[in-house]
Amino acid sequence: MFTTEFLDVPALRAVQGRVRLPGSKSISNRVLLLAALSEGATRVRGLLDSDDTRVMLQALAQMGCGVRRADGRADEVLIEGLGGRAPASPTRLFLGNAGTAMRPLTAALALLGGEHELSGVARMHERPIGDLVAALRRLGCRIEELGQPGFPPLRIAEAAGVPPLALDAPVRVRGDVSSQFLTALLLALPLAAREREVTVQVEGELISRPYIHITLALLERFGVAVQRQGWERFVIPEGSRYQSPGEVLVEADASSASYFIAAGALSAPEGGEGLVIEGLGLDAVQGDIRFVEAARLMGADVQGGSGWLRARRGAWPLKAVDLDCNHIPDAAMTLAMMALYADGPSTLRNIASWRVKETDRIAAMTAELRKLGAAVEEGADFIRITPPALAGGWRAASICTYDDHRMAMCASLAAFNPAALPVRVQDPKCVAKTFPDYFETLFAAARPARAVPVICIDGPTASGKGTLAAALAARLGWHYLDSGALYRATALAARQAGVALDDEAALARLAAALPLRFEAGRVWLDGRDVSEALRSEQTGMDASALAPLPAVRAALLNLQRGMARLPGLVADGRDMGTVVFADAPLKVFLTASAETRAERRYKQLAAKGISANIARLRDDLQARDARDASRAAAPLKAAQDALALDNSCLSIEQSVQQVLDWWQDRQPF
Ligand SMILES: Nc1ncnc2c1ncn2[C@@H]1O[C@H](COP(=O)(O)OP(=O)(O)OP(=O)(O)O)[C@@H](O)[C@H]1O
Ligand SMILES: Nc1ccn([C@@H]2O[C@H](COP(=O)(O)O)[C@@H](O)[C@H]2O)c(=O)n1
Repeated sequence: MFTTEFLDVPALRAVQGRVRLPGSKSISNRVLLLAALSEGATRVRGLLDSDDTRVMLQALAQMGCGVRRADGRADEVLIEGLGGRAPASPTRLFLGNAGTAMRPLTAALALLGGEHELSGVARMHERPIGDLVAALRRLGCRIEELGQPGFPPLRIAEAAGVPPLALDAPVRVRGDVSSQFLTALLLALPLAAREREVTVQVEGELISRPYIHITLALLERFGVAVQRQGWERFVIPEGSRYQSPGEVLVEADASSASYFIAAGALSAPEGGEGLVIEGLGLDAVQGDIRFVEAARLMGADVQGGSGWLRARRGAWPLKAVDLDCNHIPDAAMTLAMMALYADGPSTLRNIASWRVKETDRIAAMTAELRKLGAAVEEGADFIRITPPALAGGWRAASICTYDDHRMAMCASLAAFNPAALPVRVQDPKCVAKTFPDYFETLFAAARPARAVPVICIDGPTASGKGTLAAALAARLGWHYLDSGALYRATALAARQAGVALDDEAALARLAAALPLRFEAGRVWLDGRDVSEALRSEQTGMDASALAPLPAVRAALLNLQRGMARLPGLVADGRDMGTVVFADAPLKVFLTASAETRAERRYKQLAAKGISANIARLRDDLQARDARDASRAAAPLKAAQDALALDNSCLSIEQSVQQVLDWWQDRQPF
């Protein structure tokens, strides 16, 4: 996951290949709660591993359910249900911003009894729950609102047990604000239906019906067959009891799939076979699968079967639409992004629920699409988007994401713009709510519209290149190439194989097939951790001895260039800016006085417990610099267009900030 302050998504041209998506959030949290309320143990596979499921799992564990993660698998968990036992009490449950945890847990705990406090992040305390609380109070449950009336945090105060419930009349609940209130009651009320039938009556027009469809399908899986009478009445039969089905496989998230369906539709035709999405198909139980119909209306070519979808460009430009999106409230945000590429204004209607989601999504989408160059009109329950006029109408924008995962994922779709402008996504880690690896998954499938951006840091030995480059990569969320490590690894491999450091042909063969792996800050050569051996002074000298050989350099060239992957690369070495990435948009030649460098290296060695002589170190590094600078092939020198940075008197942070400033100066936002 990208935990950087912002993520610059380079302009994208196409998506290709296959992607596997994480499990559905709606199914994951429903299944976890059902498993917790059941008799017996349930193995949940394909579980979404995200903020929202983590808070649910934590809450279930606090309630006294058995929660066991499968070894080494974030997407599999074993839940030992309460099966009629009272939950642990008192509890204080923190539910983040997970509506799919807050609403159903409120109803379930009110019917299970005990003392429980349910709270979340600030935005959760602005998301309505009053209609559900009112329905539970009419039943006889004791719930207090601890902050604003109608909103969390809440306290369930039933230390003496659940009071007698008023079940003679139907349980009434509003259906026109959030379908999660009805879902919460449908999940909880079977606990009260052992000895009598329970009826739920919906007041107002029920929105987001597909989510109720999921709820009913899963209730049935856990042994409770609710009779649906239209979308107004739901009857839970007498004798209902949750029973674990043993194992449940969660299908991939249909709302998450919408971004990849859209990306396929926006992809340049060279995408060929298009993008295959694994883990859900046209037969998916989730309502957002109907996004496929909407995307097809806009001209996307979407095929599918059981467990797979394939998306590619169909009509181009896309066709403008005027659509009622009540049945796909989450995925409809993706349509708003597709509207930027349509042949006229598109209107998305009946989306009032956007206003009470993670943020006011109508207001947020309006503000951010305008930044991109679209004309946007918003109403209480609609949004109308007129796309930017031709490529010249697009603007490079820094998109605010409002701690809303869908705003962040949507923003990435602006990167397919015809002007080939990059898009800055603020706070990309908010995707953790449903799809922590969203950007990684997108980048693995995407082809950039232009060369992947590279920042080159070249300079003499111990000038701080590696330190600076690694820090820059961490701040930008980019990949990092320590090119010196490749020369050092070749030298190590040569020593191990008994190859002389002047045997150019044999060294080139070694370099071309280096069994090298960089993982979690360690370097592995042929399965052996060589991180320490690689950094020794002797290995550095050996590397410098073989580095002048043209065949060795040629053998390492493609390996280095192949490291330039989305979203960007920071590369350090001697010839990054002059040879390997000669077209890089930012090159820095980093220097420091020989005395400073020797002193830094001395401290570096001392920290590792290695004694050294500072004067000898200075002589050695000067000798190495002289050899690196005087060789014929790719000598150590500043590229013509490199910016010089002498960091003798700068701290590491000052150097990093200077280069970030230079990089920012080159950005269009
Ligand atoms: N601006 C700085 N101020 C103080 N110390 C620094 C600065 N930059 C780097 N250092 C320190 O100098 C030492 C050498 O830095 P580093 O290993 O990054 O250099 P390098 O140029 O990559 O070396 P090599 O050429 O051997 O790969 C490290 O201990 C690092 O923490
Ligand atoms: N792009 C590069 C990087 C390194 N070298 C040679 O490898 C030696 C070790 O490099 P370090 O950065 O890890 O110290 C270095 O002295 C160079 O001879 C190179 O040629 N090109």
